[in-house]
Amino acid sequence: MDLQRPDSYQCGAGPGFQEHVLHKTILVGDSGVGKTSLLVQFDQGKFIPGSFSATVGIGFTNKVVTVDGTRVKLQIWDTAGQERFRSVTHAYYRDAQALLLLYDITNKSSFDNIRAWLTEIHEYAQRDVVIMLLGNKADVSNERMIRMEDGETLAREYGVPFMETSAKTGMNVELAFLAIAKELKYRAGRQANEPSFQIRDYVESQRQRPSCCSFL
Ligand SMILES: Nc1nc2c(ncn2[C@@H]2O[C@H](COP(=O)(O)OP(=O)(O)OP(=O)(O)O)[C@@H](O)[C@H]2O)c(=O)[nH]1
Repeated sequence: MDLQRPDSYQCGAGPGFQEHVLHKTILVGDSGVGKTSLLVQFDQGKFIPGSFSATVGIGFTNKVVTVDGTRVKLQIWDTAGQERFRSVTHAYYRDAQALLLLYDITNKSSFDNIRAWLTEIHEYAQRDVVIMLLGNKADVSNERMIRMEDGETLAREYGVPFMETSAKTGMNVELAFLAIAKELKYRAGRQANEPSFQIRDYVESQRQRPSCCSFL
């Protein structure tokens, strides 16, 4: 397993926004919630159905997102959700600028574990890391165990943006990464007269709702 920081990695700190800087974003959450699938859908626009093959260790994909005419480079790390890899992935939290925390709406324990994930994030990540909570597999409405409003309530409690996603249909996948990129660009390059960007308001106004939950 290669635990070296890639050569192209640079810290995003510093005055003003620099287009060449890679912004480190990490996908975390229980094994099987769909982290790899979400990244594949975002990167390649496809979903590979079939047997589940758990991630071993950690890997990354570089992806450029255009935000208000500016290119934002995200370096997205896909971590293994299995407990035995936890000490390895903790080491990567420290210089992350954003964390996408996933649960599976059809798996109650993955939702119940979110508080423990947040405790770990607060312990190992930077204090100002951007966190977004995602309830994945929203397409599997007949096996839903977690109501959308429960995800919203938990997110509100921790003050983080929230949406449901589907790595299968692509629902809200691009939006999740775009919102992160917008927030990171805003933080790094804020001008004195620029209106403030509120990631939670942005996500709430832009997100699609699964058809089952449009009444929520
Ligand atoms: N229906 C549906 N299935 C999904 C979705 N996302 C992932 N899956 C399936 O869920 C299983 C686990 O997905 P992965 O992306 O491998 O999960 P992971 O979180 O990366 O798992 P680890 O690598 O062990 O941490 C696979 O069989 C996927 O095809 C989704 O949005 N909808």
